[in-house]
Amino acid sequence: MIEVKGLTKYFDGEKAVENLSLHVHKGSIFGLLGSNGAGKTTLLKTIAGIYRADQGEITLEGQGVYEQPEVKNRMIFLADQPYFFPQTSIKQMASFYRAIYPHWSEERFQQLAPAFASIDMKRKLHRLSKGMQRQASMWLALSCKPDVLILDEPIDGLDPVMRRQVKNLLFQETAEREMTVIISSHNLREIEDLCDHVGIMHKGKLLVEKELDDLKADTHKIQVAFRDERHEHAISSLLDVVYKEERGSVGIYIIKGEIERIKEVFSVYTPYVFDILPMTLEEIFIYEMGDAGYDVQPILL
Ligand SMILES: Nc1ncnc2c1ncn2[C@@H]1O[C@H](COP(=O)(O)OP(=O)(O)OP(=O)(O)O)[C@@H](O)[C@H]1O
Repeated sequence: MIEVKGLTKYFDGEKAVENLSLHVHKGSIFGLLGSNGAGKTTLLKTIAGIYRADQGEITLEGQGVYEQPEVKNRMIFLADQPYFFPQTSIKQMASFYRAIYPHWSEERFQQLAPAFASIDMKRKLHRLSKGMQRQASMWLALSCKPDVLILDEPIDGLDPVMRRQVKNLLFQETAEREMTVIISSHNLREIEDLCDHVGIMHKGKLLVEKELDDLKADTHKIQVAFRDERHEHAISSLLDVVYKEERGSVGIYIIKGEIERIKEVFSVYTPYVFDILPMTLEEIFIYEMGDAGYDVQPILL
């Protein structure tokens, strides 16, 4: 539904995003991860039609985004720092959104009021706390009934109850009316909880784009011990071992590939300990970044 093809975006002659292609399915929640300065905000703003691509194209259901205001109006971009007009309350901002966004739903705005009950409707938004301002921007965004909601680190400043609330609202909107969400965050637990697809960026490039389940199925953490240490060399030559650490007589391996193949190779050497340990998205992220040349110190979580 959203197709990014060969996108390159420069700032001052430097590439912030380089020849990046990406596909986001309708109704999906796509998590964008990456190192600082990887180009996530630049990519999100270009998808939203705020920046113009220097090369490549971005389409929403086949229609170019940047050139067409009616396509842009189907998307809402929430920045990490919410912006409101000076001296406005949420009620006044709602009037502004109503005038601008054709799909604004007064009914949805009223329905969502209990979820954002802590926001005083008459209070000036700039006097609210950072987290409350984020709540206000989420309330306004969801009331626009966007087809695509693009969120640049929006949840990170919310308290745990509100985070759960907002996540539930996102699940509801994607399930009931197939809203598509693209969300960037450094909080990998949130991404793991929320997203069905993930992309990992580093230095302007997309290293990985996969279904979260496939990404998890492709990397494994194995705890193993052999009576004969020489077997370890054989293992490393037969499997794609991306990391290995000794803990006493036990070795911890991070290995990419199919789990059945991994089991088969290990079983030949009859280890007396062989456990497959659960791997978090945070660990997968760290090892993917290491693979891409990011200076990752050995970290097993
Ligand atoms: N408006 C701008 N003018 C000049 N350079 C920019 C601008 N916006 C981003 N950049 C540069 O583009 C690169 C990518 O920045 P971007 O903000 O997209 O990264 P990011 O992945 O969102 O980073 P972070 O995780 O730190 O927020 C960086 O080198 C940054 O300095």
